[in-house]
Amino acid sequence: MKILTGAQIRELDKYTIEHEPIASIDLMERSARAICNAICEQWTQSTPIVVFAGPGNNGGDALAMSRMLAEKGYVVDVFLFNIHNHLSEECAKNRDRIIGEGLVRKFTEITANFEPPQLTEKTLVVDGLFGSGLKEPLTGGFASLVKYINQSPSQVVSIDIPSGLMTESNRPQEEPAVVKANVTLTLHIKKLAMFFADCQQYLGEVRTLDIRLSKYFIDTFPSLYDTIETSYIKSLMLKRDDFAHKGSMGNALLIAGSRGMAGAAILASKACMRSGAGKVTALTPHCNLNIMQMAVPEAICLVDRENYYSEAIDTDCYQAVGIGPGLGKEESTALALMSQLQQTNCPIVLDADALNMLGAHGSWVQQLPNNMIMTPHPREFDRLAGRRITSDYDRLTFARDMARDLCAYIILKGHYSALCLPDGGVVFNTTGNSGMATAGSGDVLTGIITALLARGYSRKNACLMGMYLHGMAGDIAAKRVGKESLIASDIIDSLPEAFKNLEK
Ligand SMILES: NC(=O)C1=CN([C@@H]2O[C@H](COP(=O)(O)OP(=O)(O)OC[C@H]3O[C@@H](n4cnc5c(N)ncnc54)[C@H](O)[C@@H]3O)[C@@H](O)[C@H]2O)[C@H](O)CC1
Ligand SMILES: [K+]
Repeated sequence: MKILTGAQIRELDKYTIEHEPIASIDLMERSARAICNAICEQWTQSTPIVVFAGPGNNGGDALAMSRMLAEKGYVVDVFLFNIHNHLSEECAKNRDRIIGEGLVRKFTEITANFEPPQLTEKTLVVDGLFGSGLKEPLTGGFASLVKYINQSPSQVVSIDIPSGLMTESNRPQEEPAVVKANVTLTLHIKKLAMFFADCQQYLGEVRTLDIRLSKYFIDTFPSLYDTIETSYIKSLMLKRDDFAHKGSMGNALLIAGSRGMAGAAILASKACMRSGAGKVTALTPHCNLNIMQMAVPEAICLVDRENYYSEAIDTDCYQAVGIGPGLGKEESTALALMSQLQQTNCPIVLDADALNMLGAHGSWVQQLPNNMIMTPHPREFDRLAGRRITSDYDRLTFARDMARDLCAYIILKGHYSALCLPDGGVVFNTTGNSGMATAGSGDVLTGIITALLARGYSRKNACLMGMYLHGMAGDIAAKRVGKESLIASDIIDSLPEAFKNLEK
């Protein structure tokens, strides 16, 4: 599903209104009905409801929804904030309807001072102050109102997006004036901010309400941001013909491990085998040889004479190379890494210490060959970028720029991992869970992507499938062992089921 910016959503509204066609006020009725129904599903008529409506169409939604809840017997108090004596046309119409119908218990239009109502733990607050039309962070009276709502013991539902949150870029503020919702009922399509970790504290549970906006517009309108669809991943699956043999199923090389970090090499190698590679070779220090051979008997081991990766090797016989898990930070490892990158022609995945070493030698990043695949978590990315980045939106923007400038594939890992492509596009993964925030999870992803590259998937498809399978295996594992106990090996053990799900 595409992710549209606030401006594009307004385009989508207009297109729907013109081409369905449907009057704007009727589209608002449709939104309000969807919001009303979602609230009725979760809160009974005995719940006192206090609605805060703003001057735009977010407020218009809130007013129309209030009328509908009152018609269903809910006790609703509505506060409409008309500070600048200017309401959107649809908001004004819904104010007149509320006043005309007289069904809500209390309707107050605030043009100046505001006596806040008492908000108890029984009250449901509906936040219809601002939606996708917010232009800058809230200040003054609105910021005080948001603070009052957040300090109350009430449950909060935000319409479309928590008021105070912009649909894309939200930079950290001293005193953030953003509603903390228990539930966000977003209209038709998730906004970009809903994919960022630093906005999760405001969103609560996000539910997307279908308001039948133009599918044609969404399908055809160019968007920078997209999400991975299961159907698309299934369509990518390569078949294994009956005459397959290990030589034709891809030969993957993993350069991983150092003294005391054999586990990273084991996890990456096992994940690689479990993800369909015909052969896996692990280049690892001699001190890890016995451990590797016992832990991953399926993998061939090449041995580096030192306790760490110290020299580049010939990679002409491999179809993919994964470098980084547990590699360590020796200077000779860094030199071997750059030499390996210069002489390797097949697709390469760079992760963990490989990324940290590149970041530590800042100028090397610009010297990277094209088409590198990099899988940094946020802090590894900041080191690569050589700067402290304070917002997820800014980090994504830097990653998009780096992917374009280096002609690279950058997976910014997180709850919604984002693949930044050389053409500037971004694709968010939607599988996975917080149980995967555990040591070794990244090593597993490196092994999976390296295997998919060795199997012959393109760099873009190997990244998309790798993120998707890694997250899906994590979801399967979480169901089996729970999120708290989940360890990286559980993700590997769940890869067979994840692949089988794709083969259905
Ligand atoms: N397709 C859909 O998703 C539909 C969404 N609907 C609802 O419409 C709003 C967006 O409405 P819009 O009028 O564009 O913007 P807002 O209601 O968010 O507010 C605009 C209003 O607020 C003022 N304003 C902006 N920034 C600030 C600020 N920092 N401080 C104070 N005031 C501010 C601005 O001047 C305007 O007056 C969307 O979220 C949905 O809820 C439609 O109802 C149906 C289709
Ligand atoms: K809102």
